[in-house]
Amino acid sequence: MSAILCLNGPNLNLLGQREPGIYGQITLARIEQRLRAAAEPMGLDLIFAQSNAEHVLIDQIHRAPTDGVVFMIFNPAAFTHSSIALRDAILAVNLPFIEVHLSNVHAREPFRAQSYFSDIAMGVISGLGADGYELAFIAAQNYLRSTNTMN
Ligand SMILES: O=C(O)[C@@H]1C=C(O)[C@@H](O)[C@H](O)C1
Repeated sequence: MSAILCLNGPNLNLLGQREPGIYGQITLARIEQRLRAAAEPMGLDLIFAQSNAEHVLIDQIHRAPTDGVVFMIFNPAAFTHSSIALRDAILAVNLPFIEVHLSNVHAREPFRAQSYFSDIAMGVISGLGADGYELAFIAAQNYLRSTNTMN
């Protein structure tokens, strides 16, 4: 069964309590629940992961081909603005992905507008909160259908 990987970077484990005025009050566990509910009727497996460690995220991306992952929804969090290593991991496994940010990174500190991922992403969703994950999931489904990648 084809899988979609939803991968989340540092501090997103604190969603719901972390700066709710910026990141909202929804927890990462609730976002996962909503994506699993969307994936189930599609016959898609969902791998949902979060780590505060760059190498753990890299290893998860390296495993994508072995795990049957055909698309990634990726919130690199603060690594968005710093991690060439994560960029290279995605390029190494040639994994299509959508970059997601809960906040509007272009309406915040200037450094948050810099992304090491946007130019290699299928698209970027930023500022729509948790809805951004579900919108990315819809786009992923359409991409997989259009490329006949869904088993
Ligand atoms: O909005 C988000 O999801 C991103 C999440 C973070 O943790 C920040 O470091 C990014 O700058 C923005």
